[in-house]
Amino acid sequence: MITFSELGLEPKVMQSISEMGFEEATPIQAKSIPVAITGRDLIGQAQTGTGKTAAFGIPLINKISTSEDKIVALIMAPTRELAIQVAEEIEKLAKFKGIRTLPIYGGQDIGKQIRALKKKPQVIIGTPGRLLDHINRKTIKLDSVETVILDEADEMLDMGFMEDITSILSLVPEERQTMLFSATMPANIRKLADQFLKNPEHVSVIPKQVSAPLIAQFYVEIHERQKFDALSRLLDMEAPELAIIFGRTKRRVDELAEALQKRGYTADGLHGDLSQNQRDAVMRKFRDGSIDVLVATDVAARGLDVSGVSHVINFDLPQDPESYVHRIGRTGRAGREGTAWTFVSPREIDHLHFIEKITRHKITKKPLPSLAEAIEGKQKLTAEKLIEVLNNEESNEFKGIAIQLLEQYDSVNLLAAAMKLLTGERKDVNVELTPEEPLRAKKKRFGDSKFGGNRRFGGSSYGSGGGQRSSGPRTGGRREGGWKEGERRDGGTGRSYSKDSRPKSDGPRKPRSNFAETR
Ligand SMILES: Nc1ncnc2c1ncn2[C@@H]1O[C@H](COP(=O)(O)OP(=O)(O)OP(=O)(O)O)[C@@H](O)[C@H]1O
Ligand SMILES: [Mg+2]
Repeated sequence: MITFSELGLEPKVMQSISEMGFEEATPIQAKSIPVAITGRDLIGQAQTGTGKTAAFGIPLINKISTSEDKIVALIMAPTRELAIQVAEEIEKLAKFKGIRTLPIYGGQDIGKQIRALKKKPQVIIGTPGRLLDHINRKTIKLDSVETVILDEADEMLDMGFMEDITSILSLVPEERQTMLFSATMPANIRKLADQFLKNPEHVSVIPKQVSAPLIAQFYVEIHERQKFDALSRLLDMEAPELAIIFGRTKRRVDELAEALQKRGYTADGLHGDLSQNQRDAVMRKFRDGSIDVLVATDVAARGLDVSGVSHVINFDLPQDPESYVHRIGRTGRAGREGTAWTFVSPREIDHLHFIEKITRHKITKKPLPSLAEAIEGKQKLTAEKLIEVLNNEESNEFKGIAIQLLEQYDSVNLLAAAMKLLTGERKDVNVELTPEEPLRAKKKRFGDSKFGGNRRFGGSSYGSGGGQRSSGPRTGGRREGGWKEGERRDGGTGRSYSKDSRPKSDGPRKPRSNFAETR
């Protein structure tokens, strides 16, 4: 265990860290902060939810001098929501030093951004497209930038941002520190690293196979037309604190969100066709708990950190293993437990096995949730709510009437009636979704020993057996020792397979018009 005080950080940065409630450094932080402080280029890889943002944010804020009035650091992220979130975390880290940060992303009024840029922020956190827009308008100048960080670099490549990133980086002085972070490192990342990083240190944290997995992973084999009813049952059975449901297309997300609302769930959809105001509103509602189900495309798969997400449900199987890993990584964060369910149509089973193979993690098969289980789940939830009210002594004003009722009626019948009222009826609205074509894996790639299973997950095991987590409370607190996983510094061996060895279904995502997203 490494405390932040051992890392030689400035007192004002330490003050931020302690205000954020971080006590010990996570493994990726303990490994990368000392390297980053030396000014070396760095490639950082560690599992989802293990604090990579602060792993680059802390050394960054530590090194910036408060007297600067130029942009000295640039952070790029693939989606707007992620840029906003990273900016918030960097701002917290910068609070006591008084360093100015500014998020810059598409969909937001450019005039407003230009006005904010006049206040001379030192750190810009943005999405590549809008950054380039400002650079072309000369409202952002990069000639004083000393540090560049690419968060989720592999996703930015997959989204076709290579050209934009190249143009942006060509305007940043050669003499700089460049860092690149992600939970997954597919082969194409090497091209980026070779082009933009100088003799980088690879820092990766790979969990030991024996470590208890924080995300229990299940799948249900199911026909397309049964999926929605199964989803309702699953939500009732599992009673998530907050859930994210991933759908394959924007249409799917819209239809699902609407169908869930019709059945009485507080759900809303997030995808790239919504206006920025709508996107912001949905995220705000999800973060403050006014909706408890977020239905999203892969736009929400990367980096988003919303505490309380106890469940991820892949309503549609994700396109590739990376997407699977990032999607399910929206739960089980910061030492908490989480549960991931994936719906797989019979024709997609091969694709699922491919994901298992690449992630080296067995996904446990479960039967379709039954109506009885759904009812039981709802009843349990009602009982929990009831007991909470009881424990908090929030029901004193009902005691008089309770005594009167108990004089006339049987106590069990009375309580059962109250629970029925409290549980409410699920509106059994019939729902028709537009069917989606199943995904199919390229069989001929299977069993390709060259592929090496999970190189892109760091060359070692990415996790172990689902469903073995301890039976703690449903959403769990921070689990003791949650960060203390096996660690390994990778000498760079983990990324040496050729692009050809990637399966077809896993190729660059840009041409898939169905998936085109304005991130
Ligand atoms: N040292 C720490 N102690 C406790 N909590 C921490 C620590 N570092 C980060 N966290 C918290 O852990 C959560 C996950 O961090 P973060 O979003 O940086 O993960 P990540 O590794 O970038 O995940 P992803 O791969 O999904 O982007 C955040 O809520 C963050 O505030
Ligand atoms: Mg992250």
